[in-house]
Amino acid sequence: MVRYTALKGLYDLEKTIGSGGFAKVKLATHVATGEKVAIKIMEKTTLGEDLPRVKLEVEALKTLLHQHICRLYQVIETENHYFMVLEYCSGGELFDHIVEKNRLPEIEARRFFCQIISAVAYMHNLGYAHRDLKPENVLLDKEENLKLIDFGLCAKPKMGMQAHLYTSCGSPTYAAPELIMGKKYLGSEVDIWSMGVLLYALLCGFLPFDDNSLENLYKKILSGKYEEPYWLSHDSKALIKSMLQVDPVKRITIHELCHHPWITSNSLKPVVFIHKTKFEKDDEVLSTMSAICGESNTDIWKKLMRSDRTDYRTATYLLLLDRKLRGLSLKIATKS
Ligand SMILES: COc1cc(O)cc(Nc2ccc(C(=O)Nc3ccc4c(c3)C[NH2+]CC4)cc2)c1
Repeated sequence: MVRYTALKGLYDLEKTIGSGGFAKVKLATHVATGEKVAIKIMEKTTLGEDLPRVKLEVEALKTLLHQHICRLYQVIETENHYFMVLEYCSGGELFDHIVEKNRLPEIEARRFFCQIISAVAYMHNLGYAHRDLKPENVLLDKEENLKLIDFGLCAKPKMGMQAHLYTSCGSPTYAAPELIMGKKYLGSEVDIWSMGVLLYALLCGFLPFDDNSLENLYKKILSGKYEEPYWLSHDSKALIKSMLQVDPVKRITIHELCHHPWITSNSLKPVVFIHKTKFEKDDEVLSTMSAICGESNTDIWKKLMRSDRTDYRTATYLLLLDRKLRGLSLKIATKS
């Protein structure tokens, strides 16, 4: 097991739970609380021109505080590495969950899809587009709630969500026609297309546009034609059709999506916008921390508010807060 001195005493590394591209993700234990976390480890030399994306993603994640967006607890930078300490989503990838069940019943697909809409509506509301929405980037926690991950391609156009983007990114299978055509596009509109592909995968168990040859895949995406299996309900077909519109102007908006009949059926309330971007002060958590570090609740909170929100104190506070929100007792490992 490779030892990283930067993590010594803070995190105990365990097995690798994900790898790909320029990063690997390892399971770890946050020493002070004993909580499990996922640590995304990136070597700076391997990152190359992707280095700015790490900083972009960290800045985005410091703002994006939402129950369906994987939480960033801490960032550790050394001469050769970046370590992003992230929420451990013990249910693994949504992709594996769909494969395991072949396809999801409409009720379960709706529950998952409402959580994705809630997270994406929140992001768009704050001016962020994800741009790489796909089942592999949606994880499950132990209560089978969804968590969006991998914001390495997310964009926050300086002129807001109405400003056009040009960078071609993300996986072609889930990419909108305007993106693969290299046209200027709106981040919000390409996210809606990818969510349409995601919803189709949830309900059908396979992809609307798929082909081993990239050229044929592009032709299928640009045609906007896909199979409608017999088991799809009328409302599901209508919803998917409204998201997989080749012309982005005709595509459903995130706001219309929140109120779509398929979403609100079975008396499900429209998806609500969460505006939280600030930590809430929790004195029980602060008291648990002060019992160990000897500082007062006020001093700990002041240091938290003055910090850049990516230090060990922030990680400890957030992990204890998550424990409390899950109804678990608050504990800190005493120095053994
Ligand atoms: C904001 O969240 C991010 C951002 C980012 O750039 C990368 C990640 N990557 C993660 C990847 C995986 C996990 C994770 O918890 N994976 C996981 C957990 C449990 C299991 C598996 C994977 C797979 N086998 C079943 C059990 C967490 C973050 C997040």
